[in-house]
Amino acid sequence: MAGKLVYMVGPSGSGKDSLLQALENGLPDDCIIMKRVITRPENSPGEVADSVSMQVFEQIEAEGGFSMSWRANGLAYGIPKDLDRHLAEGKTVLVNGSRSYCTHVSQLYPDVIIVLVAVKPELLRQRLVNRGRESLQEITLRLERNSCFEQVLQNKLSLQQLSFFLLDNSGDLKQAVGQLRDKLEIWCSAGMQSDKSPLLS
Ligand SMILES: Nc1ncnc2c1ncn2[C@@H]1O[C@H](COP(=O)(O)OP(=O)(O)O)[C@@H](O)[C@H]1O
Ligand SMILES: O=P(O)(O)OC[C@H]1O[C@H](OP(=O)(O)OP(=O)(O)O)[C@H](O)[C@@H]1O
Repeated sequence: MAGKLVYMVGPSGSGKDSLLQALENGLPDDCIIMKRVITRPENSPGEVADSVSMQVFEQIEAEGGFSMSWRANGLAYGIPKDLDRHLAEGKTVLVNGSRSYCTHVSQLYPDVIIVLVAVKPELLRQRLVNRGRESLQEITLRLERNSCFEQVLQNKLSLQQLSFFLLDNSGDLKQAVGQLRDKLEIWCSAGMQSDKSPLLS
């Protein structure tokens, strides 16, 4: 039985990586989180990713080493080809993704479940400042990028009849983690039946 791709998207700073890190302890059986390949400097605080130079990234990409890759925030992000092996083995695989890539992912993986992580706009800047990884200029660029996606994305996903689960992470992280874990348990045990209606939280 084919596995299930759970593609988590949302503004930089909305908490995707924090949610995934919190989920790591106690993931349901046969559920894994893909480690990303990013051209972000080694030892950047936060997400544990494989850091590579742009030259190496483009070489891996050219050799077909990624199941998916995209550019954003002046960085390149790649999901290793191992994703497809895990799915073929029937695993549920969580990926920290990009809103700009959702449509493409749904064409590659029609049964994908998209988790749209939301956070109140007034909180986003403070979250990014508190993270302390990006410069104020980089934070401004991320916030401007986000303003292009707000609302449009949900309408687009609904129009395309894509399953998506809206997860509000404006409150306590533990609460959002609990909601996501509950959903994961359902997705992992429900025979991977994808529900084509938007799964609003
Ligand atoms: N529910 C939350 N409440 C308060 N701070 C949060 C919450 N979720 C995440 N954070 C913090 O916000 C910042 C951005 O989170 P991060 O997981 O890096 O977001 P993303 O991966 O979406 O860019 C981090 O400093 C993180 O510790
Ligand atoms: O296309 P968007 O939906 O705007 O997302 C832009 C990028 O930000 C997300 O990563 P992450 O949140 O880790 O970015 P960061 O470098 O700001 O942490 C996501 O994985 C994309 O690579």
